[in-house]
Amino acid sequence: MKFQGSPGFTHAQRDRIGVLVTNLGTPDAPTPSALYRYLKQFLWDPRVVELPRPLWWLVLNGVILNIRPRRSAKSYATVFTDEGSPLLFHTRNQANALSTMLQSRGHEDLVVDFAMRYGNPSIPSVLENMMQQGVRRLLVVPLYPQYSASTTASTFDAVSDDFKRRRLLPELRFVNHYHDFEPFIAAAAQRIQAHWAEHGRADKLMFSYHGVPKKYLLNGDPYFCECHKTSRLLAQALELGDDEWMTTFQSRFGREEWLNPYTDETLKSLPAQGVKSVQIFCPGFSADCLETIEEIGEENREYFEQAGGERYEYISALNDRPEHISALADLVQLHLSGWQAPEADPERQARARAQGASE
Ligand SMILES: C=CC1=C(C)c2cc3[nH]c(cc4nc(cc5[nH]c(cc1n2)c(C)c5CCC(=O)O)C(CCC(=O)O)=C4C)c(C)c3C=C
Ligand SMILES: [Fe+2]
Ligand SMILES: [Fe+2]
Repeated sequence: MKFQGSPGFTHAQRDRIGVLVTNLGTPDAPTPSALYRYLKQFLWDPRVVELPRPLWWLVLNGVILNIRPRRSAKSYATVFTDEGSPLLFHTRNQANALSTMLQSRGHEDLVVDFAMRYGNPSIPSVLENMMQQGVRRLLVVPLYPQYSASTTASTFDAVSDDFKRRRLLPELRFVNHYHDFEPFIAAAAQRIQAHWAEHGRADKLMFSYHGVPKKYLLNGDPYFCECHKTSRLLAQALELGDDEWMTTFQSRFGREEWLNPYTDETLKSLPAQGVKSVQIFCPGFSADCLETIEEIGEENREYFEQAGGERYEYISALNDRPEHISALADLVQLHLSGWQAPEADPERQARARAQGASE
C-alpha cells in the first residue's frame, strides 16, 4: 500500500483549523441518470441498508435501480430551482454564513467548507482541498441533530475511508449529535414562534422526523430516543400541553416496519379525531430538501385534506436563518475549545516567523 503524501507540504506553512460541515447529499440533476448514480451510491452504503449484501445487491440492481431513478427524478424536478437542489444550496449558504459568523466572533483563520456524504461536493474532494490549505486540526459537523448509524456513523466512515489512504492525518474531532443542545432547541422554538406570529396556531403541532427501520432501534441505535428528546425539549420551550403536539416518522422505504407512528397515516387519521388544522415542523432536517418540500409540503398535505382536514401548514426548516447559524457557531466553538487558533499563540507565531525567515 502506498499512502498518498502531501505534495505541497512545507514546514513554513502554518497549521490551520478546519470546520467541515456535511449533509446527506443530493443528485446532480433531476434526471434518471443522475438519480441512478446518486441512489446507487446511497443505497449501497451498508450503514443505510443493513441487509445481507448478496441479497441486497440483487434487489438493488435487479429491481430498485430499474424503477426508482425515473420516479424520483420526477419528484426532484418539482423541487430543483435555478440554484440547483435545495439541500445543496441551503448547505452551501449555511457554510458561508457560518464562516462569516465565526470570523465575526474572532476565529479569523478558520477554513470552513461543506461536503456531501453522497454525490457532490464529495467528502474526499473537500478534505483534499482543506489539507492543501494547511488544515491540521479538523472538526467535522454532520448537520444531523439526532445521531443515527445510517447518517452520522456513515459520515464518519466516509471521513475515515479517506484518511485510510493518507500519509499525513489531521487531528480529528467529530460532532456526534446536537439534538438537545440548548441554542439549537432555542433556534427551532424561535422558528415555530415566528410562524405562529404570522399565521396563528393550529389544533396540533406535529414534529416529523425521517424514519429508519424499526430493527435499527431494537439493535441499539439511539436515533428514536434522540428524536423524542428533541420534541420534548421543543414542547417545553414552547410551553405546549401534552395534547397540543406529537412526534411522527416520515419517508418510509420498502416493506419492513419503520419507526412509527408514520406521518402519512397519522395525517390521514387526525381529521376523524377532530383535529382539523395542523402545523408540521421537521426538527431532524437542518435544511429543506425533497423530503420536506415535496413529501411534507405537498404529498402529506393532500392526505390530510382528502381525509377532511381544513388547514395544513408546513413550517420550513432552519436553513440559513441567523438563529440557526448562531446555534451552529455556538456548537462549533464548543467543540473547538482547547484548539487554540495558531494566531492567538504568540510563541508559535514567533517560531513560524523565525522558520519562515530561515528558509
Ligand atoms: C433506504 C433507507 C433509507 C434510510 C435508512 C434513510 C435514513 C435517513 N435519511 C435521512 C435524510 C434524508 N434522506 C433523503 C432522501 C432519501 N432517503 C432515502 C432512503 C433512506 N433514508 C432515499 C431513497 C432518498 C432519496 C429520495 C427518494 O428517492 O425517495 C433526504 C433528501 C435528499 C435530497 O436530495 O433532497 C434527506 C435529507 C435521515 C436524517 C435519515 C436517518 C435518520
Ligand atoms: Fe433518507
Ligand atoms: Fe420521500
